[in-house]
Amino acid sequence: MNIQTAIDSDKAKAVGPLPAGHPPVRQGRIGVLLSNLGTPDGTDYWSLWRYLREFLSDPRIIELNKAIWYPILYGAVLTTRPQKAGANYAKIWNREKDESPLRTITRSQTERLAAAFADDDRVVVEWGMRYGNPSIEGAVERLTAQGCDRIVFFPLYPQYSATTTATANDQLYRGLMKMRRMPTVRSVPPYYDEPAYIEALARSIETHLTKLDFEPEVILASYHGIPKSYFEKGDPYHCHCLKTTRLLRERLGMDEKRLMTTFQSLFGKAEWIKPYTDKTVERLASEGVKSIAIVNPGFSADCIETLEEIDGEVREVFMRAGGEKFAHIPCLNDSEDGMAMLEQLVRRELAGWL
Ligand SMILES: C=CC1=C(C)c2cc3[nH]c(cc4nc(cc5[nH]c(cc1n2)c(C)c5CCC(=O)O)C(CCC(=O)O)=C4C)c(C)c3C=C
Ligand SMILES: [Fe+2]
Ligand SMILES: [Fe+2]
Repeated sequence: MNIQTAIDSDKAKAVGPLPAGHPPVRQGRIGVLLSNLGTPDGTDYWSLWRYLREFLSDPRIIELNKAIWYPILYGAVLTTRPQKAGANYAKIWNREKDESPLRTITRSQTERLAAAFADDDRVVVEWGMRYGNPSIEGAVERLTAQGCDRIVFFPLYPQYSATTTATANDQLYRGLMKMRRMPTVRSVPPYYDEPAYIEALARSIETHLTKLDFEPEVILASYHGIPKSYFEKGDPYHCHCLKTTRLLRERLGMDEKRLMTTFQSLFGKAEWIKPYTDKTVERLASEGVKSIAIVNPGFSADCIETLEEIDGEVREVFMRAGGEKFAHIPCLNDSEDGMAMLEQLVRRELAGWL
């Protein structure tokens, strides 16, 4: 006789053995699914081609009509950018693990969050990327196989944008569409003004500033940009970024001249939200500012945009324009304060489920 026992952590006895022929029952646990943007599998041309194709085919990222965009994507973009981007990824690649820093850090955040819930076997923590590997769909499969019928989905973007938060949620539901027994889902809201987030950022800035051998005249809070037209159509991202910086200023006792907001990582020829980070550091240097620090509050993990673009390209722009001292303040990553903040937000979202 084929008797199967349900995986039902705290209700296992109530469910009991299943009758012959009954399909397996897996329920009663809760998954926490961390999600970030995603990253290529390698630095070679085809790894970058696959990653960029998936990323830049997302209509939340590029809103152009496909008939116009695809010839540009498959023509100009995918013939040149994989090589250039691959060379940039190679500069920051984690050679020990043979993966990008974004992947290493997101995995570590997952492991550390899992450790925080280690004493509660109802909670399972997983991670999945919007583009590339490991996928969100695969993460959901692993969670449901372990008996999760509820999922707290956590897009790791403090500031909401349709280009990040929304498309991560789209991808989650795209996977759920294929499931007969779909788990119940809660999605963690953007946390750009959460006191725990502001406090973690402020303490990280303070700690890193005390380690420097200089006091930066200006600190830039540099966020990833979005096209200006997305902002004009109602994406609240710009407002979320400005509020994060304002709260940081209030907490750190800095004025608008000492802590400024800028936007980086432009893509394409259209206008993006301003002021641009590279143009700002160039201007500051030309005005006689000799020392700056840059922090990236919009990135929950260091990645190509913070390590290569800010600590590499933007540092060089500043130095070439006459700057003398430059510091990059790391993202919260898997730091104590950063993890305590993520855990606090997850525990809040678990209310009523645990
Ligand atoms: C139109 C293009 C893009 C928009 C809009 C965009 C928004 C956006 N992106 C992030 C966070 C990250 N972006 C990263 C890399 C990256 N971004 C784009 C383009 C757009 N991003 C590209 C083409 C790339 C790949 C690298 C390159 O070729 O330059 C990353 C890092 C990934 C990594 O592997 O390290 C992050 C993180 C946010 C927060 C955002 C809008 C708010
Ligand atoms: Fe990006
Ligand atoms: Fe970039």
